[in-house]
Amino acid sequence: MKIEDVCRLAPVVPVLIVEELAHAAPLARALSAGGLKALEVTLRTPCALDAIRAMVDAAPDAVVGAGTLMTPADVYAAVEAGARFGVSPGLSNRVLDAAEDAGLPMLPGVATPSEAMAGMERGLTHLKFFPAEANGGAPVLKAWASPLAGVSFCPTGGIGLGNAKDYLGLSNVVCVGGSWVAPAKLMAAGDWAGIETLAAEAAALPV
Ligand SMILES: O=C(O)C(=O)C[C@H](O)[C@H](O)COP(=O)(O)O
Repeated sequence: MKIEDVCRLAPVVPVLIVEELAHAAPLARALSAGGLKALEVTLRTPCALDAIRAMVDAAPDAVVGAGTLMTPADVYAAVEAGARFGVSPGLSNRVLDAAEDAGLPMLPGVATPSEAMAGMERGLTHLKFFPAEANGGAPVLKAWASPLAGVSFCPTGGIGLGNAKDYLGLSNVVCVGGSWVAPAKLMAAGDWAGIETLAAEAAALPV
């Protein structure tokens, strides 16, 4: 699967911070049942790699990826855990080289045209715009569409159900990322039905 195929699975890629391994399986099932099929597990918690393994087993129709990839070692560990795509906050050539070596499709983050051009020079056609809202939001991506033609973006950072449409309506946006579909409170409460409802709302957003 190429990164563009991952990005096209649903309008929203949930950004997941899994604190408890026991949450991984029911979380993946709830998000997938709600219609969100590409799941990004950030490598920000001690159980993140095991959470990826558990999600791959629990939700076979989901495509589980790893976020917050900062080093080549992160890339190899993510692949070993079963991740099928990778996401980074920024664009690191060391991380991208490792991902190429490991055959892991990547969605690196950029915040400026220069960074986007560095990605284009590597042949990347899909980039994350991060942190989207803090960097000026949808108007910035709109301004990039013509000069940075040929690149599609997955804006992430500060996006929720209310402003996702501003981005998804743009010609150069393929999907958005966000943590709002899996709030820490609902996870702690084991409210998987509530998370499925949030996922279904997100999955119904017009692309
Ligand atoms: O580290 C990564 O690789 C990431 O993907 C970072 C996430 O994109 C944001 O942390 C999500 O931002 P919020 O939706 O505003 O919570």
